Amino acid sequence: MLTDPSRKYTAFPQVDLPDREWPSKTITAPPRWLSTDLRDGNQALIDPMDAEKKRRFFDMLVKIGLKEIEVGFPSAGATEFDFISGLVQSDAIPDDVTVQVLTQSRRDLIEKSFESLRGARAAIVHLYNAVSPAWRRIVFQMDRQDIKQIAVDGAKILRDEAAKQPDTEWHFEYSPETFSTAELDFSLEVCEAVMDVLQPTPDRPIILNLPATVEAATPNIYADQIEWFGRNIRDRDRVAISLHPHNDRGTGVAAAELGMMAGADRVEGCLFGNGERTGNVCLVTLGMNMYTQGLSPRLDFSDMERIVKMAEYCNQLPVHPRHPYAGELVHTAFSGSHQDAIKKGFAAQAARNDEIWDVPYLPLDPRDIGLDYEAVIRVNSQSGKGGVAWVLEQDKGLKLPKRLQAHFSRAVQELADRSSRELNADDIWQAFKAEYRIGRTPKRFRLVDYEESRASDGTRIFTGKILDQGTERSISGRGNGLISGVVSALADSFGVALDVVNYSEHAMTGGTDARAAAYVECTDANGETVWGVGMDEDIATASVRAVLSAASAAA
Ligand SMILES: CC(=O)SCCNC(=O)CCNC(=O)[C@H](O)C(C)(C)COP(=O)(O)OP(=O)(O)OC[C@H]1O[C@@H](n2cnc3c(N)ncnc32)[C@H](O)[C@@H]1OP(=O)(O)O
Ligand SMILES: CC(C)C(=O)C(=O)O
Repeated sequence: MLTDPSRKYTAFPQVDLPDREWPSKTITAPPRWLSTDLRDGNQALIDPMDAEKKRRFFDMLVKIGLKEIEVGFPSAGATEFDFISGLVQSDAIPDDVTVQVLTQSRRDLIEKSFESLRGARAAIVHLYNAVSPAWRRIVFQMDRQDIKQIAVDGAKILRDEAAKQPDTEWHFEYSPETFSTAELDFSLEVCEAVMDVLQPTPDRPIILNLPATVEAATPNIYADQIEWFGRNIRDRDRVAISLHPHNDRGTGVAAAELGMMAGADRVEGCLFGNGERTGNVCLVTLGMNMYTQGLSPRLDFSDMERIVKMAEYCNQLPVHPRHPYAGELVHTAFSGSHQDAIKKGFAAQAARNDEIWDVPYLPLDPRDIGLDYEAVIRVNSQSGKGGVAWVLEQDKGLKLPKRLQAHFSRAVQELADRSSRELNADDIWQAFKAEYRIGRTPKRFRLVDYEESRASDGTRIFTGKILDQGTERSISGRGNGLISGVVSALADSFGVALDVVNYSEHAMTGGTDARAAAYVECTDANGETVWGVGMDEDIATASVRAVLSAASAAA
């Protein structure tokens, strides 16, 4: 790279708009959305979609709720033409959906485009030509007047072709391609010349689509350009201003949002930001950004996983795991402090028991887009106790006391460091069972049977049978409760000294055959902390098991 890039690249000039209003505006309604997945998205693919893929994509867009869909570039070839005319002929377009096609400003291409739409109830024909200085100079070698003439000539053909098919409700869109790098007054002049030909009305406005064909500046400059255009275009009530941001600087979404604040009525983009080079603006991100501000985008992404899979299949391109809202990893925390905050957020949510979403680090409730909470927390060597506890709670219904969480997380940390990989829910469960001697046959103190009764002085008497290294033994003890009874029986029969420091229990709601879990924190004869965990059908048996589990560790 150059040490002084200013010799090669020039900063984009500001727009002279000192009284700009867009910075104080907010987005209060969704725009008219247009998906150009089947056109701008498709033309950028390594393998453009065949008819089967295009049809699947089209049906998905309809299901999501897109009402305007650019279905292709009919004059590009037989695949495009046949798909578009097939769609029209087969009545596959719902009454509330309007298809759009793109054409260069050349007679034969425009005629072909109209031909592909023969029989359509309604359609938008989209005409474009590039207007900015570099394209005028390099691509067309024409001056301003000639470039305007290309647009005007194309508009006339549009008008005349539409008149030949009066049964279709025709709408027109004109794009001064490369708008964002063109002189504003020239784009305006060309657009108004096109309006002179097409004579839009308030009932049937023309769509003037203002593309950032190549994103070349910070998004505030695009917003200035849009506000300037909206203020200066004549007959504003006969115009729908449309945005078409690309993402070369990585700010396509910001540009679209600021452009909407600047007065645009409509946005063109693709799902997951597919499209030329770095892509078109992502409709999923834009829609979900509105949604998480409490504004319905009128697009339905409730089944995000299916939408991702279908887009990946049709585009033959992966959706990035970190893609906003949709990526595989974006609702997941691996790191301890994030996991801790999320876990607390869910607990606070449950305690409040209202509908407000307020969970740290999670801007969206994953359930709203059809995901469950399983993947919200995943465990690796960066994780902490909260994350491990969350996985056990979600997967097995265990609610570990906080001090046990800390105890167990050390074991998990060691395992994660040793294995150098993510630990799944089963890895964690196996580690938990091993650490607290659950389910496997311990050499000592496996419970076979027990009974509890009360002595005349009110103390409780515990009698039971346990397996001790394969031999069945009867034990009994007295205490104020079941746990002290078991501890005293163990002390009397085996001399296992345990001091119970903390005990807790809860009913389980999922994951295992057990219906109750008990946790006991003890100190042994050496003053070391030992934990016991018991799980069983009823809480009393679970507590006995918890004490025996601790005794097994202490013996
Ligand atoms: C920003 C965008 O995304 S615009 C959409 C781009 N999409 C596509 O190009 C996909 C479909 N395209 C195609 O199938 C073909 O390019 C076609 C059928 C449109 C045209 O094919 P060809 O006739 O072979 O021309 P080619 O692809 O080389 O295009 C370049 C020619 O079009 C001219 N041209 C470019 N844009 C326009 C326009 N909007 N109006 C009129 N002429 C134009 C160029 O000046 C050039 O002309 P020249 O050959 O006289 O120098
Ligand atoms: C044809 C126009 C709208 C286009 O795709 C672009 O400028 O990116």
